[in-house]
Parts: sequence; structure tokens; C-alpha cells
Amino acid sequence: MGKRLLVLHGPNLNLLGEREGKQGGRLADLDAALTARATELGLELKVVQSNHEGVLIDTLQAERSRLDGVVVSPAGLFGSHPLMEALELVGVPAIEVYLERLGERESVVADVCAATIEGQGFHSYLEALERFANGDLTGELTEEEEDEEAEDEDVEGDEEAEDEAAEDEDGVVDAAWSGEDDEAGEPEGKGKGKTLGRREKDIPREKSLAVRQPGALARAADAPAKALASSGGSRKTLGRKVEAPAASPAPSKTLGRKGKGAQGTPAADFLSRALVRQKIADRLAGRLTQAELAAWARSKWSDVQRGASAESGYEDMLEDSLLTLSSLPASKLSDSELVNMMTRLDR
Ligand SMILES: O=C1C[C@@](O)(C(=O)O)C[C@@H](O)[C@@H]1O
Repeated sequence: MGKRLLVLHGPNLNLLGEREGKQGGRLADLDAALTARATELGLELKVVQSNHEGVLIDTLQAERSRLDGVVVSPAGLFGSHPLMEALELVGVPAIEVYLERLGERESVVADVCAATIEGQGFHSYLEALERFANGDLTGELTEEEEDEEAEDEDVEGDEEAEDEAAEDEDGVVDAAWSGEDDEAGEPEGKGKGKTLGRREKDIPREKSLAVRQPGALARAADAPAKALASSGGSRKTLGRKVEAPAASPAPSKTLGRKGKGAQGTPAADFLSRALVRQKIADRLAGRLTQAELAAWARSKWSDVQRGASAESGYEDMLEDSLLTLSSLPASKLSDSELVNMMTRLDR
């Protein structure tokens, strides 16, 4: 059984892409891309969107006993203390994602998440899935350490499968994960008997993956460092902003239209895998139309023919990708084909 992840989409993400009036880049496209990637990675997903903080929290609590991880996209609830507390209480490793950059907005939810991935459109979520799959939640492990994590999880996964076989007898787990209308708010006591508010040492290793959930005390100590890492320099104390970031861009109020922040943004004039991935992510998030992406790819391809340099060792891969993307309006690549291309460009 693969790892089970809960993807929580926060308020207004049900309207993703609609405000722009463009085709594509909607929540259904995002969910399709997530499902496709999860299948490739051997992950099991449950995806819930709600405009209500309480429903997100109820879902977390109801699902907690069967989760290996949470991908939380708080959207406007980035400052939610109740959501942060729920994540901490359920003690399941979580990664926080945003389509756009947070900019000056201070996430409280970040305090209990292993990582925040922002500003990469759909790719923010896809990156989170990949991190859960390889066990490197912070994206900081070396390849060797990643392999060790994966090996450990294989062994522990076998043991867990035996436990689950017994639990599945009542049908609760399977029904909840295959049913479309699984209601939030399942009564307590149906799960595996894990307790809320578990301390770090009680979290089974396979649940903790590469990173432990910080407890309340650890959070106070860790928060400034993590806040610095994820917000580009601003400091915070448990979600309260102390000092505005010096050179942070203005907060973005739009859905899926910007997201081109400095952190991790590839240089636009140098052809790299990161740049092509970014353009595909822009397309998937509705920031670029098919025609715009194709025009961009054609012009980059022409630049390369005229001798412009490209990321060393990946010239052929980049040229092939540009050629494929150039004919986008004619060939109409599906979202999952675009996601696959991003994945190839990530290797
Ligand atoms: O809907 C959105 C997009 C967003 O959720 C993001 O992921 O970047 C951030 C929210 O503030 C905004 O309302």
C-alpha cells in the first residue's frame, strides 16, 4: 500500500482559473494533474476543497488515523491558528503549498509544516507529492540519504501492511478512501486509536519520514529560522509579524496569475530545465495560454538555433521539449502530459 496523503485546498481555490477567464488551470485540472502524478509515484490521495476552516479541520481530524502526510494549501487561511493547531494535534507530517508567492504574508500554518513550497503554480503541489514519495520533506537530503529513507520505508511499509490487513476487515479504511462522498466529521474511535496531541517521540517512524512535526515548544524555537528560510528574510513569532521584510514583493491578491517571485525563479534569458518547468507550471496554472506557451517555446527554440546557450548537458532534452511545446495549439498536450514533461525536466 502506498503512502496515503490528504490534499487540503483552502477557501476560494474552487474558483481557481475562473477569475482569469482563460481555459485550463482550474481546480479540476490541478486535481487531475495531482492524481496522475500520485499514481505514478504510488501514492494514494484524498483531495478535499472547502471554503470553511472548520470543514478543513474536521476532515483532518476524521482522516488522521489513516494518513501518512498532508499537503495543505491554506490559501487565505495562511494566518489560521485553528488550522495550525489541528495540524499540530494530528501529528501527521505536512507540507504547505501556495501557487503564488506569499510575499509579505506571514503564514502561521508554516510553523507546523516541514516545508513551504510557494510560487510555482501547480508545480508547488507536485513538488510536495514528490517529497512525500521520496521521504525528503524539506528537499534538503542528499541522494544517498533519500535512498536510505526509501529503504527504511519499504521495510516499515511491509510491517504496516500486515497491521492494515487486520484493520481493513471493518471496511472503514477502504470505504473512506475509495468513496467520493466521504463526509468530514467521522466520529472518533473509528480510526487506529492514535491519540491527538501525541508527542514527537510517539510518532511512528514511517509517519515522521525525514522530518518530525515540531511540538509547541519546538515550534517556538524553530519558527524564526524556518520563517527566515521560507519568507526570504522576514522574522516572525508564532505568526505575528515583528518586522516587515526589506525587499519583499507586494502581496499578490490574484489567483494563479503571478507567482514569479525571486525565490527559485529561473533566469528568463538563460534556457534551463527550471525555466521550461516554470513556463509549463505557468500554463498549468492558467497564467499562460497554450498559444502563449507555444510562442515562447518557438522563440526560445529559434534563439538556440542561433547559438544561444542552454543548460549544459541538457541541450538535447531542452530542444526536444521546446519543439514539442511549440506545436502545442496543434497537438493540444493534456495537463498530465505537461506534468510528465515537467517531471522529465526535473531529472
Ligand atoms: O486563491 C488564492 C491563491 C493562493 O491560495 C495561492 O495558493 O497562492 C493564495 C490565496 O491568498 C489566494 O486567495
